[in-house]
Order: sequence, then structure tokens, then C-alpha cells
Amino acid sequence: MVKAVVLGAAGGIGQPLSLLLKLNNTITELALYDIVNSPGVAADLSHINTPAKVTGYLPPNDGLKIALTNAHLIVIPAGVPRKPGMTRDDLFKINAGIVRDLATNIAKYSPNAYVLIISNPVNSTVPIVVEILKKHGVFDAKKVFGVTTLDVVRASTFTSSVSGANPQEVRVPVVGGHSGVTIIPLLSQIAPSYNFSQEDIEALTKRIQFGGDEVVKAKDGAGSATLSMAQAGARFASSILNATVSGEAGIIEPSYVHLDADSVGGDQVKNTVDGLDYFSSNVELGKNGIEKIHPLGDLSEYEKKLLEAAIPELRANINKGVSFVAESKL
Ligand SMILES: NC(=O)c1ccc[n+]([C@@H]2O[C@H](COP(=O)([O-])OP(=O)(O)OC[C@H]3O[C@@H](n4cnc5c(N)ncnc54)[C@H](O)[C@@H]3O)[C@@H](O)[C@H]2O)c1
Ligand SMILES: O=C(O)C[C@H](O)C(=O)O
Repeated sequence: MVKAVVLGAAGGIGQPLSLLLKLNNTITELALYDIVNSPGVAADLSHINTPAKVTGYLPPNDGLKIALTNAHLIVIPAGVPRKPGMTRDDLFKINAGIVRDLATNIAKYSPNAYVLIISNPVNSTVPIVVEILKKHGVFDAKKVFGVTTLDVVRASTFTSSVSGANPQEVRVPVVGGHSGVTIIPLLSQIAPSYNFSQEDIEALTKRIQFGGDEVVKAKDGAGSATLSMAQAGARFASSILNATVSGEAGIIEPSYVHLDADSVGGDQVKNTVDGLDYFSSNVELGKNGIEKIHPLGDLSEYEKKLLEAAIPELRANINKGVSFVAESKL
């Protein structure tokens, strides 16, 4: 049995993400949880003729507990999205508590699951989940992931519009965090390799760092990226399933993870990022989750400056998440 759970399944991301997960034949059970409308979404998706049995849950009658029990993989897009003029950090006030409470239930009812966090601000919500799992004594650094795949997807698309490459074949490591200047595209490491002019590098970097704002502005108050995020989230979930269920070796995806897993190479990245406990880097997946956190590799002078600018903001975002849990009455 391979059970996948979506927390926040009735939302702008949750619905298309649940659809894409329903189309993933590795999943045999898909549990959809939200505080509203999840039974309707589940009934709708359940008519699709793929293997996953779909169930929907609301808070009453132990809905969250039942949804989470025996989960292999949990994806969390629960929480409010940005409106024009807001930063992701502005979402902390509401989303931190939502993510903390969901993580508490994960610790109780599905402590062995792979947890994929989409809810913003990712730079802080991932530390919140980790701190909660630690408090319950069930934290496994190989199993908790901040989903930054949308930055990687955008990097492939935006660079291809300049290079003329096929965007589906382009890979750009995007490291750091998931907000503005903490998003660091390593264009010097693009594959297949391409020599962008410095002017193009600066314009592309800015566009990748602030790609989310383009969508927030275009949606004009109706939220942020949902469809591209659903695709990115389903791609990352599928990579986790291919590695942990199907046993495929050598899958590498950037993800925002805890770096203290010395056994998986986190220390090497930690040393290059001034001791931060969390950072997104190329993560190699294996049958138990993170197999190895790859070092950042050679950075150009420009990328070194981007890294320098990202570190203080990331540190503040991480500390905010950690303090929030420390100060929460649990
Ligand atoms: N990581 C990324 O790259 C990325 C990309 C896009 C959006 N996001 C973030 O994802 C989050 C969701 O965005 P959206 O557009 O789907 O928002 P949305 O408002 O459309 O959907 C959020 C859903 O969460 C549900 N929800 C709220 N509290 C809940 C709780 N306690 N338990 C379960 N469900 C709960 C709501 O009912 C709603 O259905 C936002 O925080 C947004 O910033 C992250
Ligand atoms: O921009 C946002 O607030 C949503 C998301 O983080 C994104 O990058 O699209």
C-alpha cells in the first residue's frame, strides 16, 4: 500500500495537485484533508480510472487522524496565499500556526512519513515542522523537504526563453531558500551548458527570484501560483515515490532541507553557508529519503555575492520559525 495525503486539498494548489497525484499509478490510496470541501474534491477525483482509492476528510470525527494514519508521503499546501504588496514572510502570522498544528498531528499519527512542505513562508515553515517533530522525538532529517521545485521549473522555462533550448531538457540548480533574494539560481551550472551574457544572467536571476510576484500581480488579489505549483509539487512527490517505492537510484532534485544530517553530507553545505541549519541544495534521493546532500559546487563571483546577500535573510527566517515553536504553548 502506498498512501499519499494532501493537507489543504481543497485549495488553489490542493485541487490540481490532488488531480496530478491521482494520475500517479504508484499511489494506491489518496487521502484528501482540508477544513472545507475535501469530500467533494475526493468524490470528483474518485471517478478517475487510476489505481488510487480517494477519500476526503474534514476536521470532525478524527478526520485528520484517519487521513494521516499509515501515510507514506504527505504534501502540505494548507494556508493563505499572498496578495499584491505582501511578502511571503507576511503570511507567517497565519500560516505558522496552521503548519505547526498539522505537524503535531503528523508527529502523532504518521511519524514515519515523508513530509513535503509547500505552505509559505517555506524558509520558516520547514523549521517549524522540524522543531515539532523533534519535540515529539520523531524527526528524521532524511524525510522532511521544503518544496522549492517551482523555482527550478521557472529557471528551466525562463532560461530557455533566452537560450532557445528545450525547457524540458534544461536543469538549473536553484539553491538557498524560497523567497526573493534567498532564491539563488546557479546559472553557471546550467545543463546543457550555455554561456549567458552578464546582462542576461542578472535579468534571469531577478526574474527567477521574483517569479512568484509576476503571478501574484497578474492574479490581482485572487492569490498566487497554483497550477504551476501543483505541477512542481507533483513532480517532486513523484521523485520521492520513484526513489522510496520504486527504488530508482540517482534522482537529484533541489530541496530546502535540514543540514544537520552529517551522514548525508549536510555538513559540507553548512560550512559554505555560514553555519545555517537549513538550505536548499541538490539533494540525491534514495530508498530511505535523502541519500546525499550535494555540495553547492563552484560558484561564479556573481553567485558568491548572491549567496552573501541571501544568508542574513535566511538566518532570520529560520530563527523566526524555530522561536515560534519554542514560544508556542504545546
Ligand atoms: N512552495 C512554493 O513554491 C509555493 C508556491 C505557491 C504557493 N505556495 C503557498 O501555498 C499555500 C497555499 O496556497 P493556495 O494558493 O493553495 O491557497 P488557497 O487559499 O487557495 O488554499 C489553501 C487551502 O488550505 C486550507 N486550509 C487552511 N487552514 C487549514 C488547516 N488548518 N488544515 C487544512 N487545510 C487548511 C484552506 O481551506 C484552503 O483550501 C500558500 O501559503 C502559498 O503561499 C507555495
Ligand atoms: O509567490 C508566492 O507567494 C507563491 C509561491 O511562493 C511562488 O513562488 O509562486
